[in-house]
Amino acid sequence: MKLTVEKRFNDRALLAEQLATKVAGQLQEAIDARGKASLVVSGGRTPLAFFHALSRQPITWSKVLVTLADERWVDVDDAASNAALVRDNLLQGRAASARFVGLKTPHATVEAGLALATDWLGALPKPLDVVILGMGNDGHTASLFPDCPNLKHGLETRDTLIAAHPASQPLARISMSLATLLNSRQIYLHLEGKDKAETLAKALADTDVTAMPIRAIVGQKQTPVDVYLYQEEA
Ligand SMILES: O=C1O[C@H](COP(=O)(O)O)[C@@H](O)[C@H](O)[C@H]1O
Repeated sequence: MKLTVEKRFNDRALLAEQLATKVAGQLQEAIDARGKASLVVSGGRTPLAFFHALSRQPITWSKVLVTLADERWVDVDDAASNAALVRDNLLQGRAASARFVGLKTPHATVEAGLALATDWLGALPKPLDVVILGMGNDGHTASLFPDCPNLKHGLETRDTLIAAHPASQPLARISMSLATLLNSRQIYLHLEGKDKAETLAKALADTDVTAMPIRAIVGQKQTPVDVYLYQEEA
């Protein structure tokens, strides 16, 4: 198991600052060593304070390529767009000079857009330098949902991206495959709340990845995974 660090916080702002400092240090190291850095972030409510803290970090942002672990198949100005979330909360201040590579193409369907989005991701240095993942209480991560009809494909393919149509979700999604997420130097799993802490404990207690796809991240040996968990004191 590569779950290397589990850091628990009862202060959301402190978690955001510490995670931002760690990630910024790794991005700058990558820039110093290889001239550019790649950062993969997730959507949802959890990363907001972290995005704000990261955007204030004094690194060479013009050398950072930022992309998404997953995206809903909506226009970039839609309230459900992860690109909009990142644009409005991360690519601000110092981080405004980072280059953003989105996953939503102009195509009508995810399937039709996969090839172009995959081409776009070709611009990112690999292995990816830093990947920040969230998790749902159903055990999904990125858009690898337990109720995706093609989940097995997402877990096994060498393709960069997959189309995801989770039965539980109203919108089609595009997601990095497991192979893409694991082709990285460092993964952070960023979680908030008692429910997520319980879901993580359940994930760590068994190995069936189709029941809880997050197990394919926390149970693997290829890439280090550090968990940052914020939970209010009882
Ligand atoms: O649907 C999604 O949810 C997870 C977690 O979201 P949160 O609101 O509980 O933080 C997120 O990591 C993923 O990117 C997103 O597609």
